[in-house]
Amino acid sequence: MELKSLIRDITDFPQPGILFRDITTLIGNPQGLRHTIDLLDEKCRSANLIPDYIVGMESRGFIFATPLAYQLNAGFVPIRKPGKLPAPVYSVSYDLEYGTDSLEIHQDAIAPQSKVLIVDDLLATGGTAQATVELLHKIEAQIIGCAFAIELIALKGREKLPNIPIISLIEY
Ligand SMILES: O=P(O)(O)OC[C@H]1O[C@H](OP(=O)(O)OP(=O)(O)O)[C@H](O)[C@@H]1O
Ligand SMILES: Nc1ncnc2[nH]cnc12
Repeated sequence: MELKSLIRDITDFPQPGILFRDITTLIGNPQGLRHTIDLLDEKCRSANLIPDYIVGMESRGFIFATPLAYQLNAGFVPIRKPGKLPAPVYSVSYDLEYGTDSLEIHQDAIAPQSKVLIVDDLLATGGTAQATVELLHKIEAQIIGCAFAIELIALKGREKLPNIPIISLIEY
């Protein structure tokens, strides 16, 4: 199955000059959703990326992170936008392709030194993933890798994630 054919391109969203890769058409397709999760599962297993926890970034990251955690028998830990998590948090600000934002994690989300895999729908500039790495350092997690459904190669997000194994399924 050609996953790329299920992703819709929207020009000038959310602002002029951005070519938005819309996953709603991928995840709305039953075979597309299943095949994406199955492929992430297979690639993680063959790279020996078997985590204790998967962290997923709000909101599109949740869509892929939770079923992958289920498949890999890992816990799911949400990384959320500010003011959403109820217990004490660590917080980090970051830049992304179209603006700035902050992300938060519960301070007690994992036991220190647990193996963690970062999962998001898309790697662009890497700002979101880099902020997540910073949050995971604060809670003393052992980061074993990152997995993305989509990677925008020209934006060089990988350069912000040195020495971290990275899996992606669809490249632009
Ligand atoms: O590599 P980067 O340049 O950081 O960009 C990638 C991030 O941008 C999008 O999230 P967005 O902040 O738009 O939020 P959403 O998931 O709530 O739509 C996407 O889901 C990634 O998390
Ligand atoms: N071009 C893009 N398309 C979809 N999501 C994004 N997140 C950051 N850049 C994006």
